Amino acid sequence: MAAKTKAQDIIDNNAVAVFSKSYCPYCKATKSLLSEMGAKAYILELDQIDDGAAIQDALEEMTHQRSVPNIFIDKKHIGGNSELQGKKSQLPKLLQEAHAI
Ligand SMILES: N[C@@H](CCC(=O)N[C@@H](CS)C(=O)NCC(=O)O)C(=O)O
Repeated sequence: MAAKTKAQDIIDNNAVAVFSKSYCPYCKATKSLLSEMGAKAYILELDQIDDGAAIQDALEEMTHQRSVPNIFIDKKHIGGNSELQGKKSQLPKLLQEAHAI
C-alpha cells in the first residue's frame, strides 16, 4: 500500500492515531498522557517499520508537520506533543467524542 494511503487509512480507522518513533521523548510523553487518560490509541513506531520514512514524508505532505509525534483525534490533526499537552483540559471531551474512552 502506498505510504499516503496507509497513513490516511490509519487516521480514518482509529479514534486516536499517533505516528511516533520509539526513542523519541516527546512521543513518550504523548503516549503516557493518552495512557493516563485511558485512551485507546493506535501507535505506529515509524523507526521500526520499513516504510516509516515514506510515511513520515506522506504525513509532512498532508499536515505540513514533519516531526513526531504526529497526532490525530477523530481524524482531525492535533499537531505534536506540545499541542496535545496544551489541550489537556479539553482532552476528556475530545476523547469521549472520538469514542476513544
Ligand atoms: N514540538 C514538537 C517536538 C517533536 C520533536 O522534536 N520530535 C523529534 C524526535 S524526538 C523529531 O521529529 N525529529 C525529526 C525526525 O525524527 O525526523 C512536539 O512537541 O511534538
